[in-house]
Amino acid sequence: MSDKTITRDEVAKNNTEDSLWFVIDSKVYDVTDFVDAHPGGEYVLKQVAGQDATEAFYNLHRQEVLQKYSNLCIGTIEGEKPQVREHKAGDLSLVPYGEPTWLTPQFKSPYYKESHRRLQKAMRIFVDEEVYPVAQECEREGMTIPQDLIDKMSKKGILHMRLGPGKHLHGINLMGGAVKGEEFDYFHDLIVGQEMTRANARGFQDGNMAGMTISLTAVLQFANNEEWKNKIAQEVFSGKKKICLAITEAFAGSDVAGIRTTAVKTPDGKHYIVNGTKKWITNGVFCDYFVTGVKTDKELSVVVIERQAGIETSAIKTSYSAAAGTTFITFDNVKVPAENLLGKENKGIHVILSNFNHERWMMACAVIRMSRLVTEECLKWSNQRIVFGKKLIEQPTIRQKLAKMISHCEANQAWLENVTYQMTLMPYSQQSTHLAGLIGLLKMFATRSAHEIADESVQIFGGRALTRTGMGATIEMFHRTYKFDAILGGAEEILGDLGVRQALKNMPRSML
Ligand code: HEM
Repeated sequence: MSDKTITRDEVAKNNTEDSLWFVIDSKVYDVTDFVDAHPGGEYVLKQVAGQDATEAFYNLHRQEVLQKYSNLCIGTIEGEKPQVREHKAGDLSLVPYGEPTWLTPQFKSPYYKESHRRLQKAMRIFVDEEVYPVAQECEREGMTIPQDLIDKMSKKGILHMRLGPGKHLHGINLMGGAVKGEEFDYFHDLIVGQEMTRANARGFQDGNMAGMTISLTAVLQFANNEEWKNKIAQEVFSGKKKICLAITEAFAGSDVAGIRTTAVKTPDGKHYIVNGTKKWITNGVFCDYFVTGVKTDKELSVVVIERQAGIETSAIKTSYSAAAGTTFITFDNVKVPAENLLGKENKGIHVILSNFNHERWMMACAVIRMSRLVTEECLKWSNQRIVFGKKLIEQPTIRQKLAKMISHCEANQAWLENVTYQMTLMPYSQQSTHLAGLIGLLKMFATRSAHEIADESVQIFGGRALTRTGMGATIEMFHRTYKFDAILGGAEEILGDLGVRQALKNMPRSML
């Protein structure tokens, strides 16, 4: 962008096809060579030639468009200062309710310490600079995550942090020292999850190592051989190898006990022979290891299967981007060393269940943050869109919708932080007893809220919420993809039921 100053009279003279200028927010744009390429057509630009087009522009575009086409800006109007703030990497949103209260200067929180704030800042910059552009491209093109980004995340300790607190973080340099691995708690974990969600690409969000977060934990907790465990952990944390969780099948989704993939021991007891199929496996297309649920005898077991002949992976088309790497897997007489068993034979249900709480809690973190992003988009749009001669926000019915959306966001974040606080005080074993039901209810409610927020946001954006590009792109994506959160990791109905059943288990007899 040029720092030249220009008068409004000078702009007014450039009002023809041969030289077409206009003003947006006190900045002068020369679009003479851009008119042919303008996605909104030539005519509309000619209509504002030589004039101030600020209102017309913000009625139809987001600020990012100007940042992308900043080369068209040739100067600033003499004596004027642009009002609209350009987003810089790491910036907090100034839109009311655009950030949770702990990131809003006038509010305080008992939960977050200095190390949480340092981590949030470092993560925001990293996501803005490194993750967002890649996420947008992968989401659009249906490409799986590039190795370069995995390597960068590995160096910053992000792959390690995605697994939550634990020994695997000890001695690891996290985001250039923003937090020590030993002090990393569930609030740091929450921050990583919520900041990563801001890359604003739902398919990519799962494509970005979601498979690792729900499967490597099982290896770390249940491997029967320390050396083998460390080898896999090292390969995955360094980004060299990828791992995913392969439980669900055409025969069994939330009902994990119903799986039909079999693992039969060879007569010498040294191997399992695995046969069967898996469906909806996130990241499966690009993984080297599959943490797989199998039937041994009559019960469930979990084995780690390395990619080899006899394994075929093919992409499944879903309603979110192929960037997620959703996969159908076939195991055809695959030979797996018996020591690749996790935990005990026929006790795989413990391995699977032990992971569920963290997975569901992480999904709640993400969908709650995404709901806020959608609400922020609606607040911005209502404030800039002019219809029937006034701003959308001046319509009481729009304000009612926004009130509902904001309330859902704030209620969910407050509940999430309360649950997170309990998690920081309980060892993992106690979490299963006391928090599994509560986390189930939290995730269920967060996705019920997402349903309401998606619905209202589409009504606010109108036709733009139905197109994948332009102003309503975020709304279109959220409305198309929030159901992934309502189904994956346990459907709403299953989680609601779990919450009530667990509560009733603890109902004292004296309360009859
Ligand atoms: C430097 C100035 C401008 C640039 C770089 C620009 C760029 C764009 C881009 C990239 C789009 C595609 C949709 C999106 O990504 O938001 C678009 C759409 C559009 N633009 Fe522009 N534009 C500019 C100025 C204007 C002005 C001044 C007007 C009207 C007076 C205008 C009218 C439109 C219309 C009507 C659409 C279609 C929007 C829709 O259907 O929602 N543009 N423009």
